[in-house]
Parts: sequence; structure tokens; C-alpha cells
Amino acid sequence: MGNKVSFDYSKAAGFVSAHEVEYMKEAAERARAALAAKNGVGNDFLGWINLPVDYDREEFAAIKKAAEKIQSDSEVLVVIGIGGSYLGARAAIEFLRHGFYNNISKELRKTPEIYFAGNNISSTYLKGLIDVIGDRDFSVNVISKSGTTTEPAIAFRVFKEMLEKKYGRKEAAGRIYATTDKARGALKSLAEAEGYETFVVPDDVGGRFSVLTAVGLLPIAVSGADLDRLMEGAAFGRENALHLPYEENDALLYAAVRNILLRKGKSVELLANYEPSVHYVSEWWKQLYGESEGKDQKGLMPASVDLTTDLHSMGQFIQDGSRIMFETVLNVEKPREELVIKEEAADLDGLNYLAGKTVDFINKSAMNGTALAHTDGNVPNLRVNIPEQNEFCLGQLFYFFEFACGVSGYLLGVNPFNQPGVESYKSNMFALLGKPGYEEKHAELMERL
Ligand SMILES: O=P(O)(O)OC[C@H]1O[C@](O)(CO)[C@@H](O)[C@@H]1O
Repeated sequence: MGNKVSFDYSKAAGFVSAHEVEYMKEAAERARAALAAKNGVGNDFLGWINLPVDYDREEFAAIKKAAEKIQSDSEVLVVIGIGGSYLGARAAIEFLRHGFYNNISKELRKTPEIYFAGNNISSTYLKGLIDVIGDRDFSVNVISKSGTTTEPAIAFRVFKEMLEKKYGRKEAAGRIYATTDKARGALKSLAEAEGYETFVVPDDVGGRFSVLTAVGLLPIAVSGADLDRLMEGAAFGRENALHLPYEENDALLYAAVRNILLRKGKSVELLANYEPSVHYVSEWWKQLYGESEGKDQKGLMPASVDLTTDLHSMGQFIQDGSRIMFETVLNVEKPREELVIKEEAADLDGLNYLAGKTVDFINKSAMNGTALAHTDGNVPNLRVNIPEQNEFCLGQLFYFFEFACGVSGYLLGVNPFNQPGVESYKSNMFALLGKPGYEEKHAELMERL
């Protein structure tokens, strides 16, 4: 298959038959046409569709330049953001770079350590990160499309103060990079007032679809990954999604098959990986699908497991618990590193039967054995094959999941591009915090607590 990311549902043949997939063809093609023509619901937020071929070249160059500056003047980069302003960059850096990126020697890594903040409200976490930075040179990339999200705003206050104390206000401003709306929001006003370099989250790209904008690209570039290959991979994914016929179109087929399984009573999709460095791709995917489809009291619940780790914790449930799920395995075909099991004279651990085999052979045997076991346990097994952990494949993977998500949301009959449900916790939190304008709600909630 070369370097093409592909979807394989052949192992789920006992649960999804060919005619069912064929019956979904018309609806899936209609959904694709609506996305391409931008005439379906939520069409204000379809800027991500053409992003891989139609992005702001000037800003792209500015991102690379800013990344070089950060690489040259900082030992640490703190990336502040939450949800779509966080998960894509983290997924990419973990997927593409060394598995112990922050822990290996500077000589080996060659780029700054990268930490994420503003994705929780923990003072313990913030203090811990301050200790990690110590008195080393650092920069901050604060990312918020709205510019008003509480979690990143709080973290930014903390690290802005730390920078200003260390470098003075003017030099600190030269170490802060703000990625936000082009015109609106508190972060934009602050950036203008203080003279931070800014990058834009386009109006028509929602947070969870923004990894290929400055939101993801600046931190990814700082890590030393190749942005051009990432965009080329996404462009290849776009070409395939928009133009391949249904029968060969992985994004359309994935959307169709997951909707078939949902309608058969499978209400949870478990995304499984066998590489720890793919963990955050699952986290990114969960937001993408959860925020896009979980509305109007419907949708598949996206969940994830890291295997074989979780076979020793969740394995029992998957094999034998409530039959509510199907599994989609992210299969990295060629591991980044190979390790061969050696022969031992005494063989006290009884592992000599594996001598000469690679660790990845054992991993793949676990994966194939698990797929069969889960299938026997009535958990349909789907697979997304990823030839290698490189930029070209990751670009495709991002686009594949994004496009399939749009199609899948349309098949489900929801607007995949809004997220009204996420406001409920925010307004309760603001009321409890005593934010001006929430006085009435404050009294009402205090009664209930
Ligand atoms: O980039 P922002 O505006 O800070 O939003 C971060 C995340 O918060 C949400 O708006 C949910 O509250 C997500 O949709 C988004 O990805």
C-alpha cells in the first residue's frame, strides 16, 4: 500500500454485510457533495476542507520563522490551550518525534522541550511546570480561538507574569506568541496592547478541525517536524476523500460502517492503538467525534484504549462485558524502531522460542490475536492502517478522520460543526465564581449545592 493510510473493515464482515455498505452509498455521497459544495448544515465552519491546498502561505512562512526563533532562544516552549487548541499539536508531536521527547539529551533532541498548560485548572500542575522550567530560557505560545476560555487564560496569566519577571515586560512580549481570532476576543486585544506576534485561527475553522492551522503548526514546527510533508499528506488525504469513488473511498466507508454499527446497537466506538506515541491521536479523535456527533441525544460515544496496556485492565470488559461497542484499531504497520529478542543460554524465563523475532512481531501478534478474540466476543473489529509514523501519513490521518467526521455527522442527522453542549458547565462555573452578570444564577446554584 506504499504510504497510503487505509481503512479496512473486512474483519467485521460478520457484523456488516456488503449490501448494507452499498445501501449507505447514496447518503454518504450526498454528504460528501454537501461538504464539497459547502451547502449543508454548519457550512460556516468548513474552512478546513481546502486548508491543505489553500492555506495562507505568508503566515505559513511566519510560523516557520517564529519556530526558528523559539528554537534558537528557548530551552523550553510552553504551549497553552485546551481542546482543539491543544490536542492536535500534542498528538502530532508525540506521534512524530521521539517517544521520550522532553527527557532525552539536548544533543539528541536538538529542539526545545515542549510542555502543555492551560488544559486543566490544577494549581499543582502549574506549580510543577514552573519548577520544570526553573531558570531556563523559555517562550510561550498561547492558543485560544475565542480568546476567552478560562483554563488557558488562567495559565497564561501565570506564565506571562513569570516571563515578565524574568525578562522585563518588553523582552517578555518578544517571547509570547498568540494564536487567536484575527480581530475579536480578550487575547487578541491583549496581544495588540502588548505587541505579541499573533497567528490566526480562521473564522471558518472550528477548534477541533484546526490542527493544520497555526494552532497546531507552530508547536509542531518548534518540535522539528516537517510542516511541508504534513500538509502534503493532508492534501493527499483530501484528494482521496473528495474524489475517490465510494467503494475505494476510505473516509466515506469508515463513516458508513460506523453508522451501520451504531444503528445495530453499538453505541461506543473504542479507538485502540498498540503504540504509546499514538495515545494523543486518540485524545484528538475523541474531541473531534465527541463534540461533532454527541448532540440531540444521539451519537456514538468515542472512547479509547492503549494496548496492550489496557488489555490488562479494560480487556476483560471488552471481551466479555456489555456488548455495546465496536473497536477501531490504529495499526502502525512499520514501527519507528526495531528491537530483536536475543537468545539466552539458560532460558530461565522461557522466552527463547521468541529469539530472533522482533518486539514488533510480538506486538502485531498480540494485535491480530486480540482482533480475533474480540471478534469472537462480538466486538466488531475495524482497522485503520498507518504505514509509518511520519508527517505524510499523519497529515493523511488527520484529514481522513476530519472528512469522515463531517460525513458521519451528516449521516447521523446532526450539525457536526457546532458544540452548544459545552456551554453548560461554563455558565455554572462562572456563576459559582461570581462572574459579573451571573448574579441570579449564582444564588440559584448555591441553593442546589
Ligand atoms: O480555542 P478556544 O476558544 O480557547 O476553545 C478551546 C476549546 O473549547 C471549546 O470551545 C469547548 O468549550 C472547544 O470547542 C475548543 O476546542
